[in-house]
Amino acid sequence: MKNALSEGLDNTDSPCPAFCFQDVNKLYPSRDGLNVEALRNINFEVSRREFVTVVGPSGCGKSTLLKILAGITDATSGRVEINGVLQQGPSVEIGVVFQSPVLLPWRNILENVLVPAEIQKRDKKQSKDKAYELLNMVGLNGFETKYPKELSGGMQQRVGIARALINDPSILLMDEPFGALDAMTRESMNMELLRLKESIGATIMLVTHSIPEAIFLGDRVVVMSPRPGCVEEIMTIDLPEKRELSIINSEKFGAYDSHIRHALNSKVGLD
Ligand SMILES: Nc1ncnc2c1ncn2[C@@H]1O[C@H](COP(=O)(O)OP(=O)(O)OP(=O)(O)O)[C@@H](O)[C@H]1O
Repeated sequence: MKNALSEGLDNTDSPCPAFCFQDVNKLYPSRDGLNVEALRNINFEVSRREFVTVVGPSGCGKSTLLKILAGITDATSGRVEINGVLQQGPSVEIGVVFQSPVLLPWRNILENVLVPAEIQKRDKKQSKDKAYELLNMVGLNGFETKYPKELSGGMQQRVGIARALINDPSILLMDEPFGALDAMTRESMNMELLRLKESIGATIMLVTHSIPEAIFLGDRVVVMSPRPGCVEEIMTIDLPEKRELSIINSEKFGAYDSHIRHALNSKVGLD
Protein backbone atom coordinates (compact mmCIF):
# COMPACT_ATOMS: atom_id res chain seq x y z
CA MET A 1 0.00 0.00 0.00
CA LYS A 2 1.27 3.48 -0.86
CA ASN A 3 1.40 6.27 1.69
CA ALA A 4 3.01 9.70 1.88
CA LEU A 5 6.36 8.21 2.89
CA SER A 6 6.51 5.69 0.11
CA GLU A 7 5.70 8.25 -2.57
CA GLY A 8 8.61 8.43 -4.95
CA LEU A 9 10.03 5.13 -3.74
CA ASP A 10 7.54 2.90 -5.42
CA ASN A 11 9.25 1.85 -8.61
CA THR A 12 8.27 -1.80 -8.33
CA ASP A 13 7.12 -1.84 -11.97
CA SER A 14 10.68 -1.26 -13.15
CA PRO A 15 12.21 -4.46 -14.56
CA CYS A 16 15.71 -3.97 -13.13
CA PRO A 17 16.72 -5.10 -9.65
CA ALA A 18 17.17 -2.59 -6.83
CA PHE A 19 20.89 -3.31 -6.96
CA CYS A 20 23.33 -5.91 -8.15
CA PHE A 21 26.95 -6.91 -7.68
CA GLN A 22 28.73 -8.29 -10.76
CA ASP A 23 32.13 -9.93 -10.31
CA VAL A 24 33.00 -7.55 -7.50
CA ASN A 25 36.44 -7.86 -5.88
CA LYS A 26 37.99 -5.74 -3.19
CA LEU A 27 41.66 -5.55 -2.27
CA TYR A 28 42.79 -3.18 0.45
CA PRO A 29 46.34 -2.09 -0.39
CA SER A 30 48.84 -2.14 2.40
CA ARG A 31 52.13 -0.24 2.77
CA ASP A 32 53.98 -3.44 3.66
CA GLY A 33 52.82 -4.97 0.37
CA LEU A 34 50.60 -7.50 2.14
CA ASN A 35 47.33 -6.49 0.53
CA VAL A 36 44.12 -7.63 2.19
CA GLU A 37 41.79 -9.44 -0.15
CA ALA A 38 38.47 -8.58 1.47
CA LEU A 39 35.99 -9.71 -1.20
CA ARG A 40 36.29 -12.16 -4.06
CA ASN A 41 33.97 -12.57 -7.00
CA ILE A 42 30.74 -11.27 -5.49
CA ASN A 43 27.71 -11.80 -7.71
CA PHE A 44 24.13 -11.36 -6.60
CA GLU A 45 21.16 -9.13 -7.16
CA VAL A 46 18.41 -7.90 -4.91
CA SER A 47 14.86 -7.15 -6.05
CA ARG A 48 12.99 -4.00 -5.23
CA ARG A 49 11.42 -4.03 -1.77
CA GLU A 50 13.30 -7.16 -0.82
CA PHE A 51 14.84 -7.43 2.65
CA VAL A 52 18.21 -9.14 2.42
CA THR A 53 20.37 -9.91 5.42
CA VAL A 54 24.09 -10.74 5.35
CA VAL A 55 25.88 -13.00 7.84
CA GLY A 56 29.42 -14.29 7.93
CA PRO A 57 32.45 -14.66 10.18
CA SER A 58 34.16 -11.59 11.56
CA GLY A 59 36.38 -9.92 8.96
CA CYS A 60 34.78 -11.67 5.96
CA GLY A 61 33.98 -8.38 4.26
CA LYS A 62 30.34 -7.75 5.21
CA SER A 63 30.89 -4.06 5.98
CA THR A 64 33.07 -3.70 2.90
CA LEU A 65 30.22 -5.06 0.77
CA LEU A 66 27.86 -2.52 2.27
CA LYS A 67 30.35 0.33 1.90
CA ILE A 68 30.90 -0.50 -1.78
CA LEU A 69 27.16 -0.42 -2.38
CA ALA A 70 26.88 2.88 -0.49
CA GLY A 71 29.69 4.35 -2.60
CA ILE A 72 31.79 4.96 0.53
CA THR A 73 34.61 2.79 -0.82
CA ASP A 74 35.35 1.62 -4.37
CA ALA A 75 35.44 -1.96 -5.58
CA THR A 76 38.86 -2.92 -6.95
CA SER A 77 37.14 -4.54 -9.92
CA GLY A 78 33.65 -5.49 -10.99
CA ARG A 79 30.46 -3.56 -11.35
CA VAL A 80 27.71 -2.40 -9.02
CA GLU A 81 24.38 -1.23 -10.39
CA ILE A 82 21.75 0.67 -8.48
CA ASN A 83 18.31 0.74 -10.05
CA GLY A 84 19.92 -0.32 -13.30
CA VAL A 85 22.51 2.46 -13.29
CA LEU A 86 26.26 2.01 -12.79
CA GLN A 87 27.16 3.08 -9.25
CA GLN A 88 29.81 5.79 -9.27
CA GLY A 89 29.89 7.09 -5.71
CA PRO A 90 27.46 8.05 -2.94
CA SER A 91 23.88 8.42 -4.11
CA VAL A 92 20.71 9.89 -2.61
CA GLU A 93 19.08 6.61 -3.62
CA ILE A 94 20.82 5.08 -0.60
CA GLY A 95 20.41 5.72 3.12
CA VAL A 96 22.91 4.17 5.55
CA VAL A 97 22.53 3.23 9.21
CA PHE A 98 25.74 2.32 11.05
CA GLN A 99 26.19 0.42 14.31
CA SER A 100 26.71 3.69 16.14
CA PRO A 101 24.34 6.46 15.06
CA VAL A 102 26.99 9.22 15.65
CA LEU A 103 24.56 12.03 16.35
CA LEU A 104 25.76 15.60 16.60
CA PRO A 105 25.58 16.39 20.34
CA TRP A 106 24.96 20.12 19.85
CA ARG A 107 21.93 19.58 17.63
CA ASN A 108 18.55 18.45 18.89
CA ILE A 109 16.88 15.31 17.53
CA LEU A 110 14.92 17.08 14.82
CA GLU A 111 18.02 18.97 13.69
CA ASN A 112 20.03 15.73 13.61
CA VAL A 113 17.46 14.04 11.38
CA LEU A 114 17.55 17.05 9.04
CA VAL A 115 21.33 16.96 8.42
CA PRO A 116 21.23 14.95 5.14
CA ALA A 117 18.34 17.11 3.84
CA GLU A 118 20.39 20.24 4.54
CA ILE A 119 23.38 18.75 2.73
CA GLN A 120 21.14 18.05 -0.28
CA LYS A 121 19.65 21.55 0.03
CA ARG A 122 16.12 20.18 0.10
CA ASP A 123 13.09 22.32 0.73
CA LYS A 124 13.20 23.25 4.44
CA LYS A 125 9.50 23.12 5.20
CA GLN A 126 8.95 19.82 3.39
CA SER A 127 11.99 18.26 5.06
CA LYS A 128 10.85 19.39 8.48
CA ASP A 129 7.39 17.90 7.94
CA LYS A 130 9.02 14.71 6.77
CA ALA A 131 11.36 14.63 9.79
CA TYR A 132 8.37 14.92 12.15
CA GLU A 133 6.62 12.13 10.27
CA LEU A 134 9.69 9.88 10.40
CA LEU A 135 10.30 10.54 14.09
CA ASN A 136 6.70 9.65 14.73
CA MET A 137 7.15 6.51 12.71
CA VAL A 138 10.18 5.36 14.70
CA GLY A 139 8.36 6.03 17.97
CA LEU A 140 10.05 9.30 18.91
CA ASN A 141 7.06 11.57 18.74
CA GLY A 142 7.61 14.34 21.31
CA PHE A 143 11.40 13.95 21.45
CA GLU A 144 12.13 16.41 18.63
CA THR A 145 13.66 19.08 20.87
CA LYS A 146 15.62 16.68 23.11
CA TYR A 147 19.37 16.30 22.70
CA PRO A 148 21.16 13.00 21.91
CA LYS A 149 22.56 12.61 25.45
CA GLU A 150 18.98 12.61 26.78
CA LEU A 151 18.10 9.49 24.74
CA SER A 152 18.82 5.80 25.34
CA GLY A 153 20.98 3.79 22.90
CA GLY A 154 17.89 2.30 21.24
CA MET A 155 16.29 5.73 20.87
CA GLN A 156 19.49 7.16 19.38
CA GLN A 157 19.56 4.34 16.86
CA ARG A 158 15.96 5.16 15.92
CA VAL A 159 17.11 8.73 15.24
CA GLY A 160 19.84 7.26 13.01
CA ILE A 161 17.19 5.34 11.07
CA ALA A 162 14.97 8.42 10.66
CA ARG A 163 18.03 10.40 9.49
CA ALA A 164 18.87 7.72 6.92
CA LEU A 165 15.33 7.96 5.51
CA ILE A 166 14.99 11.75 5.35
CA ASN A 167 15.95 12.01 1.66
CA ASP A 168 13.55 9.22 0.55
CA PRO A 169 16.19 6.64 -0.36
CA SER A 170 14.88 3.66 -2.29
CA ILE A 171 17.56 1.50 -0.63
CA LEU A 172 18.34 1.35 3.08
CA LEU A 173 21.66 -0.20 4.15
CA MET A 174 22.16 -1.16 7.78
CA ASP A 175 25.49 -2.28 9.25
CA GLU A 176 24.93 -4.12 12.55
CA PRO A 177 22.40 -1.45 13.52
CA PHE A 178 21.31 -3.17 16.72
CA GLY A 179 24.59 -4.81 17.72
CA ALA A 180 25.18 -2.49 20.66
CA LEU A 181 21.68 -2.89 22.12
CA ASP A 182 20.51 -5.26 24.86
CA ALA A 183 18.63 -8.39 23.74
CA MET A 184 15.13 -7.11 24.58
CA THR A 185 15.60 -3.74 22.90
CA ARG A 186 17.09 -5.52 19.92
CA GLU A 187 14.03 -7.75 19.57
CA SER A 188 11.64 -4.83 19.73
CA MET A 189 13.78 -2.90 17.22
CA ASN A 190 13.56 -5.91 14.88
CA MET A 191 9.76 -5.82 15.10
CA GLU A 192 9.77 -2.07 14.52
CA LEU A 193 12.03 -2.43 11.52
CA LEU A 194 9.64 -4.89 9.87
CA ARG A 195 6.75 -2.49 10.45
CA LEU A 196 8.84 0.38 9.12
CA LYS A 197 9.74 -1.58 6.01
CA GLU A 198 6.06 -1.94 5.18
CA SER A 199 5.53 1.81 5.47
CA ILE A 200 8.56 3.04 3.56
CA GLY A 201 8.58 0.44 0.79
CA ALA A 202 12.39 0.51 0.50
CA THR A 203 14.76 -2.31 -0.37
CA ILE A 204 16.85 -3.18 2.69
CA MET A 205 20.23 -4.86 3.13
CA LEU A 206 21.20 -5.47 6.75
CA VAL A 207 24.51 -6.87 7.99
CA THR A 208 24.38 -8.76 11.28
CA HIS A 209 26.39 -11.15 13.42
CA SER A 210 23.17 -12.72 14.67
CA ILE A 211 21.89 -15.70 12.68
CA PRO A 212 18.40 -15.54 14.30
CA GLU A 213 18.17 -11.83 13.49
CA ALA A 214 19.18 -12.54 9.88
CA ILE A 215 16.47 -15.20 9.53
CA PHE A 216 13.81 -13.23 11.38
CA LEU A 217 14.24 -10.13 9.23
CA GLY A 218 15.31 -11.50 5.88
CA ASP A 219 13.40 -12.54 2.79
CA ARG A 220 16.79 -14.01 1.89
CA VAL A 221 19.98 -14.51 3.87
CA VAL A 222 23.35 -14.09 2.16
CA VAL A 223 25.86 -16.37 3.90
CA MET A 224 29.49 -15.35 3.40
CA SER A 225 32.63 -17.43 3.74
CA PRO A 226 35.69 -16.34 5.77
CA ARG A 227 38.06 -13.81 4.15
CA PRO A 228 38.39 -13.39 1.26
CA GLY A 229 34.64 -13.07 1.53
CA CYS A 230 32.69 -14.97 -1.10
CA VAL A 231 28.99 -15.63 -1.23
CA GLU A 232 28.77 -19.12 0.19
CA GLU A 233 25.02 -19.49 -0.13
CA ILE A 234 21.90 -17.40 -0.54
CA MET A 235 19.04 -18.86 1.40
CA THR A 236 15.41 -17.96 0.76
CA ILE A 237 13.50 -17.71 4.02
CA ASP A 238 10.09 -19.19 3.51
CA LEU A 239 8.37 -17.84 6.61
CA PRO A 240 5.13 -15.82 6.76
CA GLU A 241 5.59 -12.22 5.62
CA LYS A 242 3.99 -10.92 8.82
CA ARG A 243 6.44 -12.19 11.40
CA GLU A 244 5.89 -12.40 15.13
CA LEU A 245 8.68 -13.06 17.62
CA SER A 246 7.16 -16.46 18.45
CA ILE A 247 8.22 -17.68 15.02
CA ILE A 248 11.74 -18.01 16.41
CA ASN A 249 10.53 -21.10 18.31
CA SER A 250 9.12 -22.79 15.21
CA GLU A 251 10.66 -25.93 13.74
CA LYS A 252 11.23 -24.26 10.38
CA PHE A 253 13.08 -21.35 11.96
CA GLY A 254 15.26 -23.83 13.88
CA ALA A 255 16.05 -25.70 10.66
CA TYR A 256 17.16 -22.47 8.94
CA ASP A 257 19.26 -21.60 11.97
CA SER A 258 21.08 -24.95 12.05
CA HIS A 259 21.59 -24.94 8.28
CA ILE A 260 23.29 -21.51 8.35
CA ARG A 261 25.29 -22.37 11.48
CA HIS A 262 26.49 -25.55 9.80
CA ALA A 263 27.43 -23.66 6.61
CA LEU A 264 29.41 -21.09 8.62
CA ASN A 265 31.07 -23.57 10.99
CA SER A 266 32.15 -25.93 8.24
CA LYS A 267 33.96 -23.02 6.58
CA VAL A 268 35.78 -21.91 9.72
CA GLY A 269 36.55 -25.50 10.67
CA LEU A 270 34.32 -25.73 13.74
CA ASP A 271 32.31 -28.68 12.48
N1 LIG B 1 40.21 0.53 5.28
C1 LIG B 1 40.77 -0.67 5.36
N2 LIG B 1 42.08 -0.86 5.10
C2 LIG B 1 42.65 -2.07 5.13
N3 LIG B 1 41.99 -3.20 5.45
C3 LIG B 1 40.68 -3.09 5.73
C4 LIG B 1 40.00 -1.84 5.71
N4 LIG B 1 38.70 -2.05 6.03
C5 LIG B 1 38.58 -3.38 6.25
N5 LIG B 1 39.76 -3.99 6.07
C6 LIG B 1 40.02 -5.44 6.17
O1 LIG B 1 39.15 -6.09 5.25
C7 LIG B 1 38.61 -7.28 5.82
C8 LIG B 1 37.11 -7.19 5.80
O2 LIG B 1 36.70 -6.16 6.71
P1 LIG B 1 35.17 -5.83 6.99
O3 LIG B 1 35.12 -4.77 8.03
O4 LIG B 1 34.50 -5.59 5.71
O5 LIG B 1 34.66 -7.24 7.57
P2 LIG B 1 33.34 -7.58 8.41
O6 LIG B 1 32.88 -8.90 7.92
O7 LIG B 1 32.38 -6.47 8.34
O8 LIG B 1 33.95 -7.70 9.87
P3 LIG B 1 33.20 -7.67 11.28
O9 LIG B 1 32.14 -8.73 11.22
O10 LIG B 1 34.26 -8.01 12.27
O11 LIG B 1 32.63 -6.30 11.46
C9 LIG B 1 39.22 -7.38 7.22
O12 LIG B 1 40.34 -8.24 7.17
C10 LIG B 1 39.63 -5.98 7.54
O13 LIG B 1 40.75 -5.97 8.41
